[in-house]
Amino acid sequence: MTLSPEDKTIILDSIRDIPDFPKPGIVFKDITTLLSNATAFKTLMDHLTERYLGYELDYIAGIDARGFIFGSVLADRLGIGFVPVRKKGKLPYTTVAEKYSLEYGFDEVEIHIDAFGENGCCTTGEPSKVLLIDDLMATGGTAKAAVNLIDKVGAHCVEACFIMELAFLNGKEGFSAPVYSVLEIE
Ligand SMILES: O=P(O)(O)OC[C@H]1O[C@H](OP(=O)(O)OP(=O)(O)O)[C@H](O)[C@@H]1O
Ligand SMILES: Nc1ncnc2[nH]cnc12
Repeated sequence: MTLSPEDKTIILDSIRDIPDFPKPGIVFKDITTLLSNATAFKTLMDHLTERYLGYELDYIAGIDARGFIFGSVLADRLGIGFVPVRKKGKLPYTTVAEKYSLEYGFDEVEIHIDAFGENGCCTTGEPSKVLLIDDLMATGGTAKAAVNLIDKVGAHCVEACFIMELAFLNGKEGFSAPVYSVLEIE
């Protein structure tokens, strides 16, 4: 369940820093180098699979765009469905939406109203248990908006999971769901 220091190092070392992207002063955490490193990607996904096997989740919700990658692999490994939390204007059916601000701008996310079952409930009639996943939490604005969407449609966000958290931005403050970050950057 806990990640060994060696495995943590493998994952951390596979992510590169790109200074001044997309704006001056931002140090961008580039996870493309994690994805192209088969050992690091497998180490990460093995860890997340082991952690979430016992949670009896109904769905994984992944945030546009990098949360789709980790979320869909994890959903497949856990044998459950994947729900995309998309940037505004991309989903074709009836949606609910939330506006938010992030480290370098403003945006809006949406989900389909029936993404987690009718009224957000699974076949037993209980609210669907959802794990929210994204690559990175900075200010937490995107993820908080996504948790609000999950609540709005009647489902339950059991935990929000990030590969990396920029802890110095205090994104966890005011978060209504438990947060798990594989790597915390101080
Ligand atoms: O905690 P926050 O301050 O809200 O920032 C975190 C969000 O920012 C990045 O996505 P981005 O909006 O850059 O979109 P992208 O994945 O499409 O590049 C990242 O993947 C998170 O979704
Ligand atoms: N510094 C950063 N690196 C990568 N993605 C981000 N999203 C918000 N801030 C980010």
